Amino acid sequence: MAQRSDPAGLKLRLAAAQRLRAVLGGEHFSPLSAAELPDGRDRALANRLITTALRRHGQIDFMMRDLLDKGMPAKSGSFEAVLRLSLAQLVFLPDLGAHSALFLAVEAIKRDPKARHLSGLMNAVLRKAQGNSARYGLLEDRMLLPPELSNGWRAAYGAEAVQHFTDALVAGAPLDLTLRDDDAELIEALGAERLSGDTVRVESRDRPVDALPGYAEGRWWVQDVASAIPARLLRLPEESTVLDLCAAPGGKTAQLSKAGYKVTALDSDAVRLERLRSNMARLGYEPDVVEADAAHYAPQTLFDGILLDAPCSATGTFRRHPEVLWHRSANDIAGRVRLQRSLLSNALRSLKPGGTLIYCVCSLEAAEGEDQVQWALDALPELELSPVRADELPGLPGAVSAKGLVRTHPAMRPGESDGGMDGFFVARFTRKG
Ligand SMILES: C[S@@+](CC[C@H](N)C(=O)[O-])C[C@H]1O[C@@H](n2cnc3c(N)ncnc32)[C@H](O)[C@@H]1O
Repeated sequence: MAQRSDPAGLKLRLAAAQRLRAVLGGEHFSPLSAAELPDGRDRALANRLITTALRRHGQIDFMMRDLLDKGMPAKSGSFEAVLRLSLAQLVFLPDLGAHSALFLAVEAIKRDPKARHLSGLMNAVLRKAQGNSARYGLLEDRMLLPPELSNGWRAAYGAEAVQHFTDALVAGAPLDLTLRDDDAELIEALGAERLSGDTVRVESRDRPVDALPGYAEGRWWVQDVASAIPARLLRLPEESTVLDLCAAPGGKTAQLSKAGYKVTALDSDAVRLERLRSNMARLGYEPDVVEADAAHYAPQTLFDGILLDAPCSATGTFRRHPEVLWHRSANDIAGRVRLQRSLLSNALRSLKPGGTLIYCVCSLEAAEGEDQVQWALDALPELELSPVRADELPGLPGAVSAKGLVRTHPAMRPGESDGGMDGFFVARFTRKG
C-alpha cells in the first residue's frame, strides 16, 4: 500500500506489480485504467513497464534463472512481479534510468509484508543484473516464444514468419478500428490510414481510445483487421437472420448489424454481455441479446446464417496479450478443441438448410483451425465447405488457402501497412439443403 510520504514513482510501481502479479497468476492482461491510476503519466509509465515485462517474459525468465542461484524464493509475495518489472526497465527501457529500477524495487518490496525480508536479495540481484544488462540486452529473440508453440509455428508458417512474430511481439499492435460510416474527415482527425474494407489503422496516438475523435458518438469500434474478416464472409442478403454465437464484447455483432442483418447475439457470460450491450448502445445498433450456453442452445426458428467465433487459445492475439504465450499448455488447447467441436455440432441445430455457417478462432494452432474443418467434414455430414475465394479478401491474397480456408498471422501485412495483424482462422460452410 502506497503512503503519502512515499518516494515519487513508487505508487505506479506498486500498481504495476499488483497487475503483473495477477497476470502471472493466470489473469488476462488489461492495462491499468484511469480509475486505478488517475495520473495519466503515471498510468502510461506503469502500463509501459507491465507490457515490456510481458513481451520480454521469455528473456526475463532466462535472466532470473541466471541471477537467482537458489531459484525463486518460495512464498515471496510480490517479489517476482517487482523483479520482472525492474529487469524489464533495466535492460529494455534504458531511457527510464537504472536508479529508479533499483531504488524503487527495494522500496516496493519493503512495503509488502510477505516479501520485505527479501529486500536485501532484491538489491543484490538487481545490482548483479545492472552489471549484466548489456549482455542481457543481446539475448536471442527465440527466447521470446515458448518452444511448445514456436516449434509448431515454424513447421506451419516457416522460420522467417516466426522471426516476424517475435518482432511483432516486441513492437505490439497498432490500433485498428472498424468504421460505422465512411468519412474522410473522421479518418484524418484520427490520424488513421485505410487498410481494407471499413477498417482503418491508427499507428500512433497520444491519448486513450475513449478520448479519440468519434468514440463518444459511436462512429467506430476497436477491432483488429484480421478479426473483421469473418463477418464480411457471411455474404447474405440484407434482412437475413443471423445468430452471432459467442458474441461478447460485440465486435462482430456490430459488423453484422451494420451489414443490415437481423442479429441475435448470444454469449454465456453475463458480465461480457453487459459490455456488449453498452457497446451496441454507443454504436446505435439493436441486436437481440441472449444469455445462453451455445453448446445447448436450440432456438424455435432457424437462422439464415451463423457466425461462431469460438472460444480458443487466443494465441493469435499475442501482440496485445503476450501472456497467452505463457499461459497455454497442450492440455489447455485440447480442452478448447473439444469445446469447439461441441459448439460446432450444436450450431447446426440453429441453421436453416441451405444456410451459411462461419467458424472462426483467433488462434494460430492448426488443431483449433484447419484440423477442426477436417473433423467437421468427417463428423457432421450435413455440412459442406463453401470455399472462400482470394478475391473476397482484396489486399490479402496470401491469406486464402487452395481449399478456400482463411489463415492470417502476425507476419502478414495488410495493405501497405508495416504493422501486422492478429492470427485468425476462418472457414465457411453451408448446411446441405
Ligand atoms: C473470442 S470471444 C468472442 C469475441 C466476439 N465474437 C467479438 O467479436 O467481439 C469468445 C466468447 O465466447 C464466450 N463463450 C465461451 N464459452 C461459451 C459457451 N459455451 N456458450 C456461449 N458463449 C461462450 C465467451 O464468454 C466469450 O465472450
